[in-house]
Amino acid sequence: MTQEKWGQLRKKLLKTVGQNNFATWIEPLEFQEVDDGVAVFSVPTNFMGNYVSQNFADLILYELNTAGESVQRVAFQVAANSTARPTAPTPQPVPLPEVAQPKGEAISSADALEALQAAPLDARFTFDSFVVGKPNELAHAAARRVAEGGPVTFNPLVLYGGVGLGKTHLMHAIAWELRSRHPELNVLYLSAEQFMYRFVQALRERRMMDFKHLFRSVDVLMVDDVQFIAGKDSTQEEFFHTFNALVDQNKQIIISADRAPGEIKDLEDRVKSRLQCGLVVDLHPTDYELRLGILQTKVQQHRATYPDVQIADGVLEFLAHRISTNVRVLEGALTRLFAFASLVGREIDMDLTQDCLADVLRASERKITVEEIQRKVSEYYNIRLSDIIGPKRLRSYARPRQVAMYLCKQLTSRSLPEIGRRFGGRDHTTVMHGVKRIEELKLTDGQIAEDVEMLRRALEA
Ligand SMILES: Nc1ncnc2c1ncn2[C@@H]1O[C@H](COP(=O)(O)OP(=O)(O)OP(=O)(O)O)[C@@H](O)[C@H]1O
Repeated sequence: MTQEKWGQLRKKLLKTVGQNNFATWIEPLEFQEVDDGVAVFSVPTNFMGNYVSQNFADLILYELNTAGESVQRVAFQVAANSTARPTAPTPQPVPLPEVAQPKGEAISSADALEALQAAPLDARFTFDSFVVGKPNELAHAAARRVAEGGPVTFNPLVLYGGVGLGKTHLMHAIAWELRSRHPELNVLYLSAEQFMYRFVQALRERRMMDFKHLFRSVDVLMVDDVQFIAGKDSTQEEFFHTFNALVDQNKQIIISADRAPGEIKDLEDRVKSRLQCGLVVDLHPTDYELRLGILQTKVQQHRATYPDVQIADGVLEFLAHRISTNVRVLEGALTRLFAFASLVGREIDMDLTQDCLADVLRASERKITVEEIQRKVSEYYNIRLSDIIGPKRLRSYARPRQVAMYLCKQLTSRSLPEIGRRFGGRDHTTVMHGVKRIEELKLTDGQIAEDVEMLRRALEA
């Protein structure tokens, strides 16, 4: 095949895969030769070769054959003279007007310096102080595995979950463990915000080479709260290249986010797909047992500061039941109770708790989540959670799914599109139809009316 023919094929591929995919994956491919039925392309990096091979090889093969080439296979080889990332623009002083103010990314030098100093690890956030329960056991196990520092098995590890569920705690715990087990490893932990600050500062000071060198020479890169870079185009671009370069060198990357990568709005698709390449695990909302376990552990810690403060039976159980929003609030409540009880020289009993925490208790009146509803409904109808969320249309799954959607609409403040997303990415019209159907059935089918009522009670208990 000639280069010219490959040029024509590329135009066809552009139409099929779209501009973004094309620019990222197809454009950098260089056609080398067809040898014994194998079309060989050179790629800038291994990572890219693997990705293209998994996602676009069939398409390329099809187009080659449609164009009259007799090719059985396509192969991707890393170009011999390739550096870590030749597809990216070579490090250079980028023209100031364009880079000095990437959209929403401009900061003052003072901010940048402050941020640079602010990446210490919290001494309290270790594996020892992390309480493991059902909602976080998988995330904990994955974090432990990565913290062993053995051969890289999943890359990146992405930990995600709602506010205050322990993402940062786990990230710090991994970093502590890696630093103590493998002091020789260069472990860099920072928030996505700090990544952006460093990047913008490097641009301003025309020190991109230093920046690239710094980030490409780490052994483990840990970026907390990656959702922060969403919508910040230049930072995402740099993050993307940093990511590729490190994965290519088989260096471990660990990321945290407040939601699943696919759900982070304004995060470029290519960044999302990178994040989804490794192991993505979520920290589920805490359950009662986990909250109680955390409270018991924290009580032990407070005892060191307040040895005289006593805590009455039932108080921890009450708190675990009533404060289900997030662990940070739970911790804050306990700290306040200990401080207050010590000041007034009283035991922490129910009266003191109600008085001292009136505002917290009011604010955290139980909020029912979509996940809770899905779980309860699947238990009630004795089907798997995945069948409620998944695509199966059988009546035995579809009806419970509609019941769950109905309850989500009634008991949460989620919008129809949001509910649809949490039911396997369904459209809001599907949710609307489900809700209507259950409203009708409640009037005509006693069994459904009873099911809905039982579930509502169980959820509100
Ligand atoms: N399983 C747990 N065991 C012990 N402490 C926990 C656990 N989960 C969370 N915490 C504590 O709750 C507090 C909040 O946790 P952390 O800062 O890690 O949350 P986060 O998920 O990073 O939240 P954010 O989304 O706000 O960044 C911390 O003090 C942490 O130690």
